[in-house]
Amino acid sequence: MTSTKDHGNGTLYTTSSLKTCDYDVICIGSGWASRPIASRAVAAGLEALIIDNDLIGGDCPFWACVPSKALLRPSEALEAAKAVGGARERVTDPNVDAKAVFNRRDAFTRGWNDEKLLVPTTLETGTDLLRGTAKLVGVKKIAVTSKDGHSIEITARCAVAICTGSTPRIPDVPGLKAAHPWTPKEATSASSIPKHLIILGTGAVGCEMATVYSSFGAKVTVISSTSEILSKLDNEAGRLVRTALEARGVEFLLGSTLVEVQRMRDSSITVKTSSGTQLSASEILVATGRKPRTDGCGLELFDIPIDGTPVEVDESLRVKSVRDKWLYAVGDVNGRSPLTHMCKYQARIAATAIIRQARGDLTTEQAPWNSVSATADHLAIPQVIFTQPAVASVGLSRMQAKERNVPVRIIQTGAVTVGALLHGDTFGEGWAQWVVDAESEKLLGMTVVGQDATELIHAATVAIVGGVRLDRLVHTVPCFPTMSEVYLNLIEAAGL
Ligand SMILES: Cc1cc2nc3c(=O)[nH]c(=O)nc-3n(C[C@H](O)[C@H](O)[C@H](O)COP(=O)(O)OP(=O)(O)OC[C@H]3O[C@@H](n4cnc5c(N)ncnc54)[C@H](O)[C@@H]3O)c2cc1C
Ligand SMILES: NC(=O)c1ccc[n+]([C@@H]2O[C@H](COP(=O)([O-])OP(=O)(O)OC[C@H]3O[C@@H](n4cnc5c(N)ncnc54)[C@H](O)[C@@H]3O)[C@@H](O)[C@H]2O)c1
Repeated sequence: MTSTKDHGNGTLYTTSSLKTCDYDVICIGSGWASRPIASRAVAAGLEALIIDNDLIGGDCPFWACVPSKALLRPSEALEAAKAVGGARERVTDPNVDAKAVFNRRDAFTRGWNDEKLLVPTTLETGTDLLRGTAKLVGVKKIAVTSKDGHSIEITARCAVAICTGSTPRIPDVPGLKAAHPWTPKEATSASSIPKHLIILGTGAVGCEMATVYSSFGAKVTVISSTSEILSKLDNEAGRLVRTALEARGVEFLLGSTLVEVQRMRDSSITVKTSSGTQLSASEILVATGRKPRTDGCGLELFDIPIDGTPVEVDESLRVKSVRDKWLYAVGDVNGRSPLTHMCKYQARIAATAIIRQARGDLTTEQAPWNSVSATADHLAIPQVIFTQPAVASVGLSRMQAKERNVPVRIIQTGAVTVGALLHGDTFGEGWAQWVVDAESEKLLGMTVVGQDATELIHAATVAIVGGVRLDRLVHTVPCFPTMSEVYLNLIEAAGL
């Protein structure tokens, strides 16, 4: 059991060492949806407690963004060197050094020890931490049970925030659960390489992990029920990433579903697909999305479904069906925009609403783009898929415009010509697209594939949130020679 320790102003407690049973704000879950709520509340003079029954920090630093990006970066650096004459000649091995890559990942996750970084930095904000499983047992009342079964009850004076995240969705395929497949947790924390990895699902996790494991030299086969990968994005983005993954040896079975899975005695995996293909591999990773973690925290007491459907919230992230506005649901659990940066954004909005409420200032109405409304959740969610090439998108896609009957003008361009000068010896494949409101000519969305897409997207996010029109964008001049010239190419493609 963790002993009580003081770090900075906050204290790490166990259920038996907790001294006070009242806090202004209590967050259940310690991920990115939660910590900024607590730290902002404390900065505003409130007392805040975060409860978690696993590592303090949630998924991002231990099982998701951080380890996956730590695993991806070495291969990106190696590919960048291979693309440039003068550096290429010094690259002697086509694959990354797996042991060194795993060591790098382990350094970022601090060996999955939260007391090395996440606990101290959270306590430094003045937030108290409590290890245990939390369950709502009444209005603003929470029972917390530690691993040894010891239980206490605590009360929130102002607000409770449910920040319990999400869990992997495992499809109901005969034999799949019994085969104990890898989930993203195993894929991001493994320290050995399956000779042949089957990946089910071609969303962000499937494509990033295909990139990682192919960079180790593993055979990777990806199965997807969709006709193109990254199906939430524009088809062209999926095509470009798939072509690049195929060039490094990844095989795709598109338009296929799994019909049967079996873990064999020698621990290998055998799968059958709807198209009749039978494959044998060393491991299978299920990357078919996530569902909000709504069970186990007492939501049923307030008639909130606990079957994994997202908790319905208003624009300030308050649970719609609960009276008196004391219960919030922030981050993956509300399903609005399940990404770390959007968790941080929602936490900021929720914290502002909670602090105002605690001060008795209920005057601020929710309105688009004001400080208590998470408007970006609807109009400007940015995302980067860290494949090679990377894909970045923000706002409305061409598909969403069609679904929502929004009249738009689509502007597209190919690879940026300065890309070769800056990053490689040949024009790599690249592509960018603007989705522009056909009437107002305001920028509504952008997707970009290629070198530096990760950094290029934020300019579009600013333009969308700022309601910038094409006739003003024409005056935004990118420096030469920089990859930002993709914006110049789009201006020219728009005929401006
Ligand atoms: C492989 C992978 C890679 C990803 N990469 C990226 C990326 O590059 N960029 C990006 O923006 N997003 C990425 N994501 C998504 C991102 O990880 C999530 O959106 C984010 O971590 C969700 O944060 P959260 O605070 O909502 O929940 P979490 O971080 O999951 O935290 C929830 C916490 O609640 C705790 N908890 C649950 N129930 C209870 C209870 N009853 N009592 C006490 N504690 C409880 C859990 O132990 C957990 O620690 C990735 C996801 C995966 C799977
Ligand atoms: N770089 C990033 O931002 C990043 C990286 C990894 C994960 N994430 C986030 O983590 C979450 C989980 O990622 P994910 O890739 O698991 O989910 P996802 O929703 O992005 O993709 C899931 C994919 O699985 C497919 N699928 C669903 N059921 C299937 C079935 N039975 N058979 C075959 N395919 C099936 C879907 O068509 C989809 O393509 C997402 O919210 C994602 O945005 C983000």
